[in-house]
Amino acid sequence: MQFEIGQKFFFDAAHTLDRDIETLGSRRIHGHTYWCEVALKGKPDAQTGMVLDLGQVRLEIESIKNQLDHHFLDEVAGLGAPTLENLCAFIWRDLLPKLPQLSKVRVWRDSIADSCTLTRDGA
Ligand SMILES: Nc1nc2c(c(=O)[nH]1)N=C([C@H](O)[C@H](O)COP(=O)(O)OP(=O)(O)OP(=O)(O)O)CN2
Ligand SMILES: [Zn+2]
Repeated sequence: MQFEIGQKFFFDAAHTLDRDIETLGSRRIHGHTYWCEVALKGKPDAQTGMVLDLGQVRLEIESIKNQLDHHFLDEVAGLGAPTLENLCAFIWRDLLPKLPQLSKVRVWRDSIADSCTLTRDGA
């Protein structure tokens, strides 16, 4: 049996975005509340009954949240253009070495219901 455990967190951040449409508003510095969900897949350990202690997941989430919360995303090293896609990839790259069972990173903004989901190939 395969289990999926997960946690959700949010961060508030500012950005600009170069786009071919809706250009003016996107190029002005503005802020969003971004929500993120991370998931891990695996089998529970026979002794602990856990895929991984969710407290460990919380610790790692705190570290990535600190890199993004109340930051100007355009200036976050290694992020690239501050799109939902690049946020997913940035969070994925940060978490994967620490949480090898990582199976999904989803980033979305409730305000306009945009979302992006990154999963392992074939997952
Ligand atoms: N494939 C993608 N397309 C778009 C992305 C993206 O990350 N990936 N992002 C945007 C814009 O950031 C998004 O549409 C929001 O526009 P924005 O000007 O930032 O804010 P709004 O005023 O429209 O939304 P509020 O959250 O209500 O402020 C577009 N496409
Ligand atoms: Zn925006």
